Amino acid sequence: MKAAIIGSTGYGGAELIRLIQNHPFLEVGSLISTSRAGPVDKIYPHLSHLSSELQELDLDLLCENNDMVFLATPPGVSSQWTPLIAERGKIVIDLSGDFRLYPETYQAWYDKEPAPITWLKKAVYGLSEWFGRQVKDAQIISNPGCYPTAILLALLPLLQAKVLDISSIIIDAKSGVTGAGRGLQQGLLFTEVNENLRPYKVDGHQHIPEIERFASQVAGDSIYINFVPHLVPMNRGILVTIYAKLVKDCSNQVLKEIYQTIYEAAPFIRLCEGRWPETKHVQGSNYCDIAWHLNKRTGQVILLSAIDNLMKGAAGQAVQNANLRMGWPEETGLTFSPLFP
Ligand SMILES: NC(=O)C1=CN([C@@H]2O[C@H](COP(=O)(O)OP(=O)(O)OC[C@H]3O[C@@H](n4cnc5c(N)ncnc54)[C@H](OP(=O)(O)O)[C@@H]3O)[C@@H](O)[C@H]2O)C=CC1
Ligand SMILES: CC(=O)N[C@@H](CCC(=O)OP(=O)(O)O)C(=O)O
Repeated sequence: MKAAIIGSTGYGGAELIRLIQNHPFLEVGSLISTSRAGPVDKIYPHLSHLSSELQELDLDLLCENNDMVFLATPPGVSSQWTPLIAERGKIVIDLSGDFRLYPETYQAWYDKEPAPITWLKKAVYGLSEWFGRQVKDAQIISNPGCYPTAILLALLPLLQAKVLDISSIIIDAKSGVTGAGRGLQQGLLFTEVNENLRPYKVDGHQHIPEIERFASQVAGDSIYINFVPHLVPMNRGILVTIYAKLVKDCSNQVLKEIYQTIYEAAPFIRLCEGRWPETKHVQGSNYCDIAWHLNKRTGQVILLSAIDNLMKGAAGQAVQNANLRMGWPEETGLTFSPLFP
């Protein structure tokens, strides 16, 4: 099955090429670029063993030559292209934020024109472990954001079990620099990032409404969170620490049973016992490592979660969703171990 990538010259696109090229049922189809032409190894020498050429976006040709289309494009692009591709009967997997929110919320947080409502309604939120069943029938799969993936996978089990005081949720998150994409920005220069730890978007990050939307859906109640992301001097990885009060007197064993029951059949969730999640332990892989700690002195629970932002946080989860959509085993093409050290 041929898969095209729009935005193939970005970090998410490059990771998709790597995964699709190793997938037994997917084949690298059209690699679309709006700014470059020629062999893909001109911009990505590490892909010099591939013979693929970058192509301009020609919608008819794209849909003629491919069965599935991944969009790894900046906000505001997929909202325009996805309806045109989907109406030609192709499956679309969108890595951007364009199909994750209600239109008015998207407009408010992304300051862009939302996708047409009829198409927004058709999109399924692809947090694979939670909405995999809906993904099976979806024509548009809206891949979650990197922070929401790490946060929701740790938080949702306890929200569903109704053991948290939902007004008390505080989320501290750290991301590697690839999370910001490949575009040039002064604040992402080596000299500005190296030996530095920087909070950003403290007054409002665009992933807040996404986290709140799906946390509220699972909790069955309106949830508002405190969320502060930080940029750390590493290439890949997200580490999230969540603090919340418990409403029920839960033992460590009860928390363990909640996570074990929910993630029993989830091949990419690794529940950590006797260790805490680290970005190094998931690097280059589709795993999400999750741990919890009950602080009996304060009655609070501390949740920890680590992912690779380009894998489970983007391209890896997108391929996991492609697998779910096609009815292939969820872990097809994704079973390799993390890169270590
Ligand atoms: N990086 C990450 O960890 C994650 C990223 N995401 C989301 O995935 C998407 C891609 O991210 P990432 O790969 O990091 O971003 P990059 O900035 O690295 O790449 C984006 C690519 O989009 C292409 N592009 C730019 N403008 C347009 C346009 N108008 N039409 C079509 N293509 C365009 C560019 O390629 P060209 O100029 O060749 O067309 C560019 O290479 C973003 O929406 C991002 O927010 C989601 C989760 C995690
Ligand atoms: C480190 C870093 O800058 N990360 C980006 C991740 C953005 C992203 O993935 O954008 P979507 O809104 O399309 O999901 C950020 O925090 O904005």
